[in-house]
Amino acid sequence: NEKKEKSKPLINKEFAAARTILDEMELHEDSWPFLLPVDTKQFPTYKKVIKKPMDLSTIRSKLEGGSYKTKDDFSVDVRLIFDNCETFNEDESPVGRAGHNMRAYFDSQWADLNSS
Ligand SMILES: Cc1ncccc1N[C@@H](C)c1cnc2ccsc2c1
Repeated sequence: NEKKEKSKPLINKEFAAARTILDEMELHEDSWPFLLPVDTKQFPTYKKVIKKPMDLSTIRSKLEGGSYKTKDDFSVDVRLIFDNCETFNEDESPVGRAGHNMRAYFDSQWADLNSS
């Protein structure tokens, strides 16, 4: 029986589009809370509260490593970042506001990509 492929890279056009959106998000001034995995030594309750941590550097590694089968798999991980942020941070906190701003930014870039 055929060996189940662990990851099958998404097709070139979709890959390039996802990579461009990721590039732009990393450059956004409000991306600073999301660039690297949350340090659980600095935030000891984080690991208990957030079941599926995600950040932009992890998404970068998965994208470049061919872990996303479709562009939608990519978007699921991006949205996970912002859902985790809302779970852990007050809306009216610096990180909470950054999360809302970054989600709005992603949603608009994603809509453009899917309308083109
Ligand atoms: C996205 C997120 N959610 C919950 C907790 C942390 C974070 N981000 C880290 C980088 C972070 C966010 N804010 C600060 C403020 C001082 S160190 C530091 C580190």
